[in-house]
Amino acid sequence: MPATKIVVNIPGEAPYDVRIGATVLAGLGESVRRLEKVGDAPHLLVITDSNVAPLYLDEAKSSLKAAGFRVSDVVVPAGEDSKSLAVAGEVWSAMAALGLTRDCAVVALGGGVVGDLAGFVASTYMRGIPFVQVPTSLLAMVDSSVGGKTGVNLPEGKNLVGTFKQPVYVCASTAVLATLDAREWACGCAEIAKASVIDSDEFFFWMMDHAAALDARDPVVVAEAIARSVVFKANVVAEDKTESRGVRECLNYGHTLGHAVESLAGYGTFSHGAAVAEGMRFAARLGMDVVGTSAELVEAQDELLDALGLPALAWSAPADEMLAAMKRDKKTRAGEVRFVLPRDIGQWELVAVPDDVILAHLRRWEASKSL
Ligand SMILES: NC(=O)c1ccc[n+]([C@@H]2O[C@H](COP(=O)([O-])OP(=O)(O)OC[C@H]3O[C@@H](n4cnc5c(N)ncnc54)[C@H](O)[C@@H]3O)[C@@H](O)[C@H]2O)c1
Ligand SMILES: O=C(O)C(=O)C[C@@H](O)[C@H](O)[C@H](O)COP(=O)(O)O
Ligand SMILES: [Zn+2]
Repeated sequence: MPATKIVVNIPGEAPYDVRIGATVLAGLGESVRRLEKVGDAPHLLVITDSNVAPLYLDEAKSSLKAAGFRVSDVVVPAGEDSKSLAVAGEVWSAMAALGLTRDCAVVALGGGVVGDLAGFVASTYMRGIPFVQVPTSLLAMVDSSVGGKTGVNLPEGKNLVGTFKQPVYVCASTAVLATLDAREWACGCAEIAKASVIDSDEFFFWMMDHAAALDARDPVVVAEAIARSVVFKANVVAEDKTESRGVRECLNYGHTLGHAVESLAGYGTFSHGAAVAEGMRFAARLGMDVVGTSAELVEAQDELLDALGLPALAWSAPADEMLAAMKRDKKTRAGEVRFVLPRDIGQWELVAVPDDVILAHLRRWEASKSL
């Protein structure tokens, strides 16, 4: 299968390519060498994690070195806990100790945790140096490597500290997905399902038709799912780069409850995608009361999530604690939690929902877990 190239063209930013294919990692060095801003960098820093390093760090570094770059690496512990200010501090110090200057660049080799962390340190070190995304998880390929949200978590909530910084290139090697386990596969599928509900009937029904093939990792279907998700996300971000025009919030469907689940259960207890899928189930049910979401949508979405290995979670926290965690969501304004709610497939609204309505749904949600 030939590689696919998608150009992400965001007003006010340099356009960048997303290359998707089985052999693109071998060409990483040459691709980076051809980049206007980074091609002459005297030193590259690859940031990766302890699971990905033994699998793909050598291949990535060899390709970069063969293209003439001096390359160093930093390996952080695998897992959501590495998306922290403490780990960012260690990486900043390593960058300074290596003598990285403003003409150097960062390469993020890993899942969304590495991508968000590496993007954050790249955007803040010396007030910003360029970075390349080499996503290795399905989630990172379909969502986090594109669009420029970077950041770390605080104990109080997910992604509460971060920046917007677009990568200069995204190299998505579908070959590396072979080593991803079932939990992480399903995690990536959740963000594709999210995109499909928000985007259109066409994407959603394509997902319904291809859920089994995606779950079975059919290479043609996987490549198409990644490309569809990237095109969808790139178009949204092009309209609203900094989430300030009431458009980009749609990418947060399922995340209001999802982020509260992740922080209250303890980071890493559930994958990000599993928490988002739970949040989509919750938001669609809330939508029935608030924006007239149909029972058919709720059922079809449940069916899709089930088929993708994303069952409802057997976990809950007290409704008042969930509401308090949700209030720290970035969509909150004047103390009101705003939810992305699907009126229909492809039609969504960002709605400030009164606390008593949220609490009533959270109590129902909590009770459903003890049945
Ligand atoms: N910036 C954004 O727009 C955005 C979008 C979606 C999610 N996110 C963030 O991304 C994070 C979740 O990303 P994730 O699901 O990739 O988690 P992750 O980065 O923790 O990766 C999941 C696990 O898979 C391992 N792994 C990654 N690639 C592998 C491979 N090819 N083979 C074997 N193991 C591999 C990792 O080491 C880790 O253990 C969350 O922090 C979430 O908030 C950010
Ligand atoms: O890119 C975006 O915009 C998204 O919201 C994508 C989400 O899937 C992602 O999880 C993002 O990190 C959430 O951002 P946040 O601003 O709610 O922290
Ligand atoms: Zn997400």
